[in-house]
Amino acid sequence: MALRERLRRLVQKPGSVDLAPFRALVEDAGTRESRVRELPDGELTAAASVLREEEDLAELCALGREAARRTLGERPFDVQLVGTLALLSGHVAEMATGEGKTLAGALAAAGHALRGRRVHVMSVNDYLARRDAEWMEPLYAMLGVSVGWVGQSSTPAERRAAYAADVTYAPVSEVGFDLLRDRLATGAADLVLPEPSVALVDEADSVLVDEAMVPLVLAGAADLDAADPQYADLVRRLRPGLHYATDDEARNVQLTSAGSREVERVLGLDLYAPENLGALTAVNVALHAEVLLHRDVDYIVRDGAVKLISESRGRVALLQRWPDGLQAAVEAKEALAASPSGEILDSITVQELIGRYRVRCGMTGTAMAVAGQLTEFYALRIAVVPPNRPCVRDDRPDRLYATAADKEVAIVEEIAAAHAAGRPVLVGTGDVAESERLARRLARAGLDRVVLNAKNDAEEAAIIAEAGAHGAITVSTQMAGRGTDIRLGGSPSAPPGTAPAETGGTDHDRVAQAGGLLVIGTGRYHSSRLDDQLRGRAGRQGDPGGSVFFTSLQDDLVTRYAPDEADPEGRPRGSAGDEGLVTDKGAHWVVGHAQRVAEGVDLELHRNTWRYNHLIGLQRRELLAERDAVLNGGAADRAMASGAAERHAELTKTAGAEAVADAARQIVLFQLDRCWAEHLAYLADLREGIHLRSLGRGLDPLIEFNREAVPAGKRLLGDARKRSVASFEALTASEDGIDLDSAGLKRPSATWTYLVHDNPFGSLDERALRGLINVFKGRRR
Ligand SMILES: Nc1ncnc2c1ncn2[C@@H]1O[C@H](COP(=O)(O)OP(=O)(O)OP(=O)(O)O)[C@@H](O)[C@H]1O
Repeated sequence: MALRERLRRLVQKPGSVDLAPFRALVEDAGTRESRVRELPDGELTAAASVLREEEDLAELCALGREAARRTLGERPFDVQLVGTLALLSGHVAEMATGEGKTLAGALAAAGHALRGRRVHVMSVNDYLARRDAEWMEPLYAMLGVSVGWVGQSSTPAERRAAYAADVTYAPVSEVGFDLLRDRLATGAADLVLPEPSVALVDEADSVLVDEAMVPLVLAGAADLDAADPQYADLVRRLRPGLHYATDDEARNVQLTSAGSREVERVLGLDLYAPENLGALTAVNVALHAEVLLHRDVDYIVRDGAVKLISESRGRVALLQRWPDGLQAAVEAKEALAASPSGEILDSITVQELIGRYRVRCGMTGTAMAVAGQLTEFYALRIAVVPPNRPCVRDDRPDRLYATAADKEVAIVEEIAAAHAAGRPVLVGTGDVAESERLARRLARAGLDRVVLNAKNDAEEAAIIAEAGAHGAITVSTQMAGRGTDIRLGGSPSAPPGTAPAETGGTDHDRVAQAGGLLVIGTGRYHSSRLDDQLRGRAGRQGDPGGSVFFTSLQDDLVTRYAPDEADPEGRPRGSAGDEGLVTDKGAHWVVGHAQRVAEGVDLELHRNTWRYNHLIGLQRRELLAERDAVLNGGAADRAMASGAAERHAELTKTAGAEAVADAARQIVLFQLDRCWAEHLAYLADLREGIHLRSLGRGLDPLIEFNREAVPAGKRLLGDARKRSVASFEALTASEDGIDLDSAGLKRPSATWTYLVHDNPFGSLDERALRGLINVFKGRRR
């Protein structure tokens, strides 16, 4: 055993799971193949149902393989079954692009379901959730497992039905929103999401690491106060440089000491005293609105209202508002009437959401690079599944240029050369603006190209599937067309699942001979994993293919994360050739160094956000336990009977015990939800203010935050109870029943959900961290 373990360590990546037991099971499954092939369909289904009673993983693999062969025309490769077994053991399966994760995942989901667990297969978008569920449906049916899917536009009834299936495919955000809405349900019959059991996460690294801290928010219309115009007036009179300073990227602004003194003079208060938290936050938000948000760049004013322009999409974003009171501050700046404002009713991060599942597993092409984080945050380990056929992709070293201009010229030349040879090219850019710039250059060079930018998932998937066609040039952001297979020679005419997969064909061979798909990155991303994801688009299933990244010392990554090494003058560093190509090894190191710094910052942000959310999560859990006792039991009625005994007796006499119990439940739920929404708003303000206060005084912001947030949380349930008793006392009743309006229960007239992706200043933590970096810099100087 010890020897085997030592050997394993020699051949497998450190920190990864031992695949030997899985391989043994797959071998066993192989011996059963001929027997299983003889089974008529009905008997195969019956054999699968036996697995509900007794666990037999080799049998599951054998039956699953046969079911896939019959229903999808695809016989899972051994390595796919290894992936399936890893997922069944609660690991993350690292499988390269095009290795068939959808099928491996479906077999694992079916295996979990046959063990009696309810499985949520979490996708990154609606399109993939639906596509995969529909594609795999016949396979599930043959194994006797029911499947459903949820998308953004699914109705509550459709959602309930989909979640009632053994296996449900849904975008992770939709599951989160359903959970948030359920948490505000006022009747048990309104709930849609059953207790979670297994989360099988597709694109596990993106979801569990990159997006882990993105809050999913449920908001409701609320009559909150408009921003006080005095703050807009006040900050307008402040002088840049003297009273406030912006950072290099103009993404953060802070009062200087002179600025603080000026604000304190005008307002006549100590800005950093705890009781003036509200004023400090208001000044800070007004300053952001005044200095960092520019009319006609970040927003436009149309029909007397502020409309956001989404930077990434370059168009007016509908139904989006800025968080943290910014919307109101911008309205005050523009002297507009305040629009009806929203209030956050509840929110959850992806990490908390996934943390609720008893079993977690996932699949992705790039997991090992975040092995540490998957273990730290989710106790997950990684099974590195080898490819079915060895990868022969030619990954060339980066081409580094002194200036961005030289780089862009070189990229166009490289594309033109590959295109002339008939080789398809997929170009991955950093953002939409860059895609469009490159597209214009290509057009000027007379090159036909398709540009994708993550606006419509379904359409993009169809287009990117053609990126492997002879001579095709496709320009795409990192996000576009995720989860889509790029076949050499273009896609087969039928979409996946509708006909047996067909590989080969003359065009496939022609493109393969030309060298296969060439992937070009127009710059390194802020994490090497994203680079690898882009590279992975080429060379699928042993196809020929290649990749190369073009970088420059003026790239955003370098100027942001290794500013001392960047060269704003664009002078060639080391031995730069005629066209600005840099060959100096030290200069190449700079780009990798900047990327490592960026990865470190991301990790610190993740940890930091997690620390804050941890306490909020504990408080929420306590509140939800109380809410549950009210929703599904008689806790509210008992509380009112003891807290407002006289009124309780009177009302019971007039309206009957059942009506009183119902009214008590509605009141207590309402007050619990109100107190929670107010608590969240308080915590958000507190956090904003604490950072500023602590930075000024050299305190640890997290400790300061907890010092105030803990007692506030302790008061929560008591406050809700007191308010409930007061509402209950105010109830009036007649023979027609109890008039709930008399208790002043006004729930939001509408609710909506959103992801906090579009905060123009980055998340609160990002701002805080940047603030810290600035403070350190200031001290060093
Ligand atoms: N065992 C198999 N035999 C033949 N074709 C297969 C098999 N498994 C999967 N495929 C095909 O391989 C292609 C890639 O599958 P899939 O999209 O699931 O890959 P993936 O690993 O999810 O890749 P990506 O990283 O792009 O999401 C699909 O067209 C699928 O039909």
